[in-house]
Amino acid sequence: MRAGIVGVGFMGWIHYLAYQRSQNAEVVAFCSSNPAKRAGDWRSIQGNFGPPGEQIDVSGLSVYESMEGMLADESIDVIDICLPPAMHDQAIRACLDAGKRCLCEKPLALDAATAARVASDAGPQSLAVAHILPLIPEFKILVDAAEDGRYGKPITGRFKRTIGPPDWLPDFYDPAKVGGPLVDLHVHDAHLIRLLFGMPTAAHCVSRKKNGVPKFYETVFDFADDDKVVSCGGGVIDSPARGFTHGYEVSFEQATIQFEFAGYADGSTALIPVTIMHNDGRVERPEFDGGDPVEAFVHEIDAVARWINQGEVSPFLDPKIAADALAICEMQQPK
Ligand SMILES: NC(=O)C1=CN([C@@H]2O[C@H](COP(=O)(O)OP(=O)(O)OC[C@H]3O[C@@H](n4cnc5c(N)ncnc54)[C@H](OP(=O)(O)O)[C@@H]3O)[C@@H](O)[C@H]2O)C=CC1
Ligand SMILES: O=C1CO[C@H](CO)[C@@H](O)[C@@H]1O
Repeated sequence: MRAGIVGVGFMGWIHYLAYQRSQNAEVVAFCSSNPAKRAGDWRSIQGNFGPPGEQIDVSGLSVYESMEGMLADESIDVIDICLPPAMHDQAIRACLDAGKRCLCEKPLALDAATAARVASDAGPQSLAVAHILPLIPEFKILVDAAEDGRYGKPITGRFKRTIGPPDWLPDFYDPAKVGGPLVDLHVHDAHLIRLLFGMPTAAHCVSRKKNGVPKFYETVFDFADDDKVVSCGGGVIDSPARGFTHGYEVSFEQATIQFEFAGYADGSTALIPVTIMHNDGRVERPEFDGGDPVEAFVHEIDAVARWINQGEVSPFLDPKIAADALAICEMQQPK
C-alpha cells in the first residue's frame, strides 16, 4: 500500500515512523504548509509519546505544499489525514470527490452530527478512522475477550486517560478547532466503551472547565441494561511532570482485567501490567512485547493495508463506530 500523509505534526510523524517499520505499506508522499518540513526538517514536532521529531530523508518522496497535488497523484493508494479535528470533514470530502480512499485520525469530527454525516456519506469502503486503542495489545485483549466471550460478557468498566498540558497545541481548548480533552482525548475511551458495552443511553459528567470547555472530568454512563456499570475519567492536569497516563479495570462475568501505564517528564515510566484476575482466584499476567507506542501504529497501518490490498474492512476502523464515539463525547458536554 502506498500512502501520502497530510499534516506533518505529532501524528504525521508517528504514522511516518510506523510506515518505516511496516512490511505491508510505505509512505510515498506528504504535504506540508511548512517549507522547513517540506525540506525534511521535522525536528520542531512535539507530542506526548514516542520519539521527538527528526530530520528525514525526502529524496525518495513526492512532496507537496497542499493536499490537492496528492489527490491527483495516481501512485498514491490512500491519503492519511493527520490534520487537526476541525479540518477532517473537509479533507475526507476532498478525498471522496477525488475518488481516493483515506485513513483519518480520530476524532472523526468535532461534533456527532458532522461525524455521522461524513461516516454515512463515505462508508467503510472509502474511509477508515484511526482509532488506535483496539490495536494496542494491552487494550485489544478487552475487545477480543468481549468478541469471543472467553470470560463471559463485559459487565463493569472504569477507564482513565490523563495528559499534562499540551502547550504545543495552541487551539487545544478551542471548541471550533480541537474541542478540548473531552473530545480530542476522551474519544479514545468513548470508542472503546462503545466497542465493549454498546451505546450508552445517557451520561452524568462533572467537570472543571477552562474557558467553558471541560478540562478534567469524571463520567458515569447509563445503558439500557442497568446491570452494566461503566465510568471514565481524565483530562488535563496542570503539571507537565506526568505527560501521559491511561488505564482501565474491566470486569467480565468470569474475570477482571486491570492495566495502567504512565510516562513522566524525566523519562521514567510506571506500569501495572495487564493482570487477569479470574473469579476462581487465579492471577494471570500475559506477556506483551515492549510497550513501544509506535508498534500499535504499525498494527494500524497494517490493518489499513489489508483493507486497501485485500478489501478486508476492520471493525476497529469503521467510521460508523467512530461517529458513535463522538455521540458519546457529546452526551457528556455541559448543557
Ligand atoms: N491516535 C492518537 O493517539 C493521537 C491522535 N491525534 C490526532 O491526530 C490529529 C492531529 O493531531 P496532532 O498531530 O497532535 O496535531 P499537530 O498540530 O501536531 O499536527 C497537525 C498538523 O496539521 C497541519 N495543519 C494544517 N493546517 C493547520 C491549521 N490550520 N492548524 C494547525 N495545523 C494545521 C500542520 O502540518 P504542516 O505544518 O505540515 O502543514 C500541523 O503540524 C488530531 O485529530 C488528533 O486528535 C493526536 C495525538 C495522538
Ligand atoms: O492520545 C492523545 C494524547 O494527547 C493528545 C493531545 O496531545 C490527544 O490528541 C491524543 O489523542
